[in-house]
Amino acid sequence: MDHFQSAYQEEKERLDRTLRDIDNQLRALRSIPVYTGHDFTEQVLEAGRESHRQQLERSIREPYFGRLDFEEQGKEAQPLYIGKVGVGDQDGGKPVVIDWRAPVASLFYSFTGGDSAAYEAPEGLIEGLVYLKRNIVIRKGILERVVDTYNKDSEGPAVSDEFLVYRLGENKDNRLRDIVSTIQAEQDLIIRAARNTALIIQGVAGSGKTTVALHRLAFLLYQYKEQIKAERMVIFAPNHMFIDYISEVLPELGVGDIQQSTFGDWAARVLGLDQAPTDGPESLARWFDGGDKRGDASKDMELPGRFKGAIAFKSVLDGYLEEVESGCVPELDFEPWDGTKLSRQTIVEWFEGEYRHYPVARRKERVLARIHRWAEMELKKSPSAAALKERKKKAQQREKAYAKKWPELEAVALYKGLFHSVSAKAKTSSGHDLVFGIPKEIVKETQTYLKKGIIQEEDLAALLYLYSRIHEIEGNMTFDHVVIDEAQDFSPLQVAVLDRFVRGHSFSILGDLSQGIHYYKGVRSWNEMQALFAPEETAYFALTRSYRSTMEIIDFANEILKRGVGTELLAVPVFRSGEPVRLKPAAEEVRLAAISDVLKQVLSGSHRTIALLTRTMEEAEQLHAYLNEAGMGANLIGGDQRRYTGGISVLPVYLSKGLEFDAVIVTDVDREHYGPGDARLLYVGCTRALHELWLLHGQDLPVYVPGPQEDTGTAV
Ligand SMILES: Nc1ncnc2c1ncn2[C@@H]1O[C@H](COP(=O)(O)OP(=O)(O)OP(=O)(O)O)[C@@H](O)[C@H]1O
Repeated sequence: MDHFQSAYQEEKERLDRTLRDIDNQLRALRSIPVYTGHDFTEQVLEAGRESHRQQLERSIREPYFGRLDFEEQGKEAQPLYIGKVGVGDQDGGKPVVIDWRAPVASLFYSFTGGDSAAYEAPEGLIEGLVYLKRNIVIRKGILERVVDTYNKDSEGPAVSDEFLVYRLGENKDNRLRDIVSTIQAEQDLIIRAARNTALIIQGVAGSGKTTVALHRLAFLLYQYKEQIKAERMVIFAPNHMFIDYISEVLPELGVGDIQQSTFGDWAARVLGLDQAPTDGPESLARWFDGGDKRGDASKDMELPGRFKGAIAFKSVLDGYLEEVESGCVPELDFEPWDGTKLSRQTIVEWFEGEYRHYPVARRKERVLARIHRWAEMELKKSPSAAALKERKKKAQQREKAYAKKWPELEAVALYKGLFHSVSAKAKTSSGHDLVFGIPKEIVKETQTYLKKGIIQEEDLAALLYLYSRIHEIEGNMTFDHVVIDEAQDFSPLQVAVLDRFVRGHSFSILGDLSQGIHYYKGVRSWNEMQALFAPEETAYFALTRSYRSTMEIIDFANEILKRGVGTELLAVPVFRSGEPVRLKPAAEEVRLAAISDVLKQVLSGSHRTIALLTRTMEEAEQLHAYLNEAGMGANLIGGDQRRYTGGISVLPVYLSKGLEFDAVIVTDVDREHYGPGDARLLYVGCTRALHELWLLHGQDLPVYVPGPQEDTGTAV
């Protein structure tokens, strides 16, 4: 028997034993009658049994995916089997399968060859030797594949990528998948990082940022089960379709209960707005469908989104709040009926004295309640029943009128107040660019919107900041951990505001500056985010390997970045080779027909998900109509899409962010469609492809697109 056969045989026997063991445990559990009574202790025990049953039922389909033979110093070597959930033996003693999140399992991921290995356990650093690292594929209880990634006794001592490459070569459906069997060492470090840290992760396209973030949630929940609740963790994603795309992997990882939201939806909930003013289809089209409407990226702080997201804007808001607070108590005594007065000075003493520690809205509430109590005491001194009645009526009216003289302490009202007062100042301050620290143009534009009752997405961070300063943030509004995906599109103020809602700065902030296509609002450097935290509260990681696309696709996309943006943040491919990138010339008049020809060719292969990426929404609609008429059923994806169903999708390139497809066809790659500022956009489009990438182009390729003759693995 050769090595592979004997390894297979060995694993087959071991699998049979494990399945028998799990089956016995399941039978034993099922034989206990389900408790449906009212005894609390019994109910808790029953819930425990139910969750154990569910875990075993999952385990019996795929009990483990890896094996690591480890010899702890001073002990005997033993094989450890690692699975998505841990399984103890029947007597609850030795583990049969170790949970992938357990400390010892970290060796399976962090070991990259060498003479010794170590992992961090609660009792300290454990050192030893690794003899074998083996990937095992089991589907529905059947052993399908055994691949040794490291074997101390064999010739080549380095850990091989063979199994990873096999996994990456698979086709994708419409869902993000878990990667527990092939987590890489650089990813594992992030997944297992300590809880109370704001992690900032710069990861190139396809480096697994989204995937890693979800695994990190699963790890945190396992490691800190006593302190963290799934319902108190949240993922902020750019849109609803993206949430749909990631949602299936969550229960698979055992974190089905976590919250998933867009920033806009969450903000609207906190602020009590009827609707979330997100980057809706119209505003996206405004930024992406035409060149000249997008503002000048070089005048950074004159872009409203950049200005309103900057930490400097927080100082403006603070200044305004101070003004409001100091003018809060109306400039008059309170007189509930003629002849009885509560002096303004006493009211100010209450407001600034005893209640000083409360947020201002609460202070107002408390002071008004106290004034009411004071009036009631005074009423008791009334000389007759008739006078009492008369005074009571008066007091009610005057209390109401007096309360109205206080400023309205709600976020939206205050924000309007700020722009109203600034805009009044703007009219009189000729020649100055800044009014109260705000650029004049921004004052004008915002005031116009606010007058119409429109709150824009870029206003939300400021509104939430005001909210968090004037109200108490109650326990049920706080988060145990916050994930921000596509964080390059977030502003520093958004993160600073979120920090007020998060316990212990527990953040995973992930993004890619090279994909910063919302430059009118996002960050330009991660320093902007890091500066929000004390050095000991934050950590920075960079992921440079890209797992999604073939080498040919990554080399091609890198070239676009190099020429168009001049960035250093280039992806390093995993050694997985595929088809060359194809550039196909197609004149404007025949482009639709050419696209459908290419699509037919791609469809003849084995791919399951295919995307056609147009430059604008309008072009996506045209192409979609054309394809449907030609009998090729495709899904059109628009900005307000809630579901992603896979198959053939037609969408504008800016909506493809975060998604991936087996094959991608980018249409209209010419200078007219992709101007000098669009290299990042095209980069995003190209890096959505796993296996196959096509570009259809007109006469003039954008300057940053390597031509067909150049050596980046492209073909005509
Ligand atoms: N360790 C891994 N093993 C197997 N597949 C992996 C691994 N890491 C990432 N992948 C795969 O690479 C692809 C990209 O992952 P993901 O979407 O999480 O990356 P990303 O960094 O968020 O990408 P982008 O920024 O381009 O949207 C996914 O198909 C994911 O399953």
